[in-house]
Amino acid sequence: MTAFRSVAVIGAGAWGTALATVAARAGRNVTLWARNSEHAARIASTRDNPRLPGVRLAPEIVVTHELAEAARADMVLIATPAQHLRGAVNMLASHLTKPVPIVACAKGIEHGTHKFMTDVIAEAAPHAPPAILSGPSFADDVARGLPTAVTLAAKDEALASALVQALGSATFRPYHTTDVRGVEIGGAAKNVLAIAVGIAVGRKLGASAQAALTTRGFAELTRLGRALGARGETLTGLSGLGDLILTCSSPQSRNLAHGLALGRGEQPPAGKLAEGEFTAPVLIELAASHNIEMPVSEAVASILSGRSTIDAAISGLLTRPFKAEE
Ligand SMILES: NC(=O)C1=CN([C@@H]2O[C@H](COP(=O)(O)OP(=O)(O)OC[C@H]3O[C@@H](n4cnc5c(N)ncnc54)[C@H](OP(=O)(O)O)[C@@H]3O)[C@@H](O)[C@H]2O)C=CC1
Ligand SMILES: O=C(CO)COP(=O)(O)O
Repeated sequence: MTAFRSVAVIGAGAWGTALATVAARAGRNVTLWARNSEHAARIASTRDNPRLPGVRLAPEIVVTHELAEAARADMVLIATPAQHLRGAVNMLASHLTKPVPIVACAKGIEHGTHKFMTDVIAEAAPHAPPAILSGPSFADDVARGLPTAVTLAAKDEALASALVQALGSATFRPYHTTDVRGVEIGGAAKNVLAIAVGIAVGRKLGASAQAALTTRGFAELTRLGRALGARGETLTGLSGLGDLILTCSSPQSRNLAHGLALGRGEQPPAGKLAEGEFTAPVLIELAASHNIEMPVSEAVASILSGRSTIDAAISGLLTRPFKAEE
């Protein structure tokens, strides 16, 4: 497997900026691509991104709006929101001159197609081997160099391992796996479940309810994962249980914060991406198409769509028939 000397990061939001920092720390030559030319020029000159305030971008990171420049890298990380990943890879594909690996760093499932991120990449850039990076990692923690461990999956184990070597450092520790689907399911579902937990916290249902919802949330994530062929160790690993614990317990999470505001009867924070809001409807469609029960996720989807009030959704969950724990 060739060494990856250069890395391009597509999407200069909080996560893209943190990942550019990670790749620079690992010794790669890094290009960070922003879709907006003024945004790119401003980050390039100030070395500061308002989407990740307080983090100083290393001088060696090149910030650009030129996609052709980014497309020359040996590997590409896509850090746009999940619903924009296809558009970003479509644009990138026309500039690629070699079959470089494309790593999805977004957490979600595509609306309409029910496709996971690596499937979208495979369609939009058929010659580029897809991979996925996911796990418990807040952009702010990662950019500040606080210790983080994540999972990086590709179907080809040698590729997954080489990508880990290219990005890993003492404080950013990726573990490799070939269970691509398992990693994708954990990252997508945990955001929806964190909204549920946020709602419960906002409604002051107590710490016991928070633990119960997180655990029953994990049970439904696992049910879907098993049905789609995910491995048990992935679901209980960093990208599954690990990320669920982080997101369902920390107010730093935008998904938890989104639910918290809803639970309190307030407007969710403006301008903050909460992927669970977009994943909820497609997650329950996907689950239904496989006859998998996901009652917590269904409650979140029905609240977000206005089909149910919060109180009715909570009451619906609390009056479900008693059953064996599985
Ligand atoms: N923040 C975090 O801690 C983590 C986030 N993630 C995941 O990373 C993904 C991105 O999140 P995050 O960076 O936090 O979100 P942000 O809202 O901070 O940034 C999203 C970025 O994507 C850009 N963007 C939007 N649409 C497109 C497009 N069509 N083409 C190119 N760029 C586009 C935006 O550009 P513009 O600035 O011009 O609007 C913005 O810079 C999400 O799926 C999230 O779940 C994963 C792990 C951690
Ligand atoms: O994915 C994340 C942590 O692993 C970021 O979570 P939020 O998008 O909820 O902030």
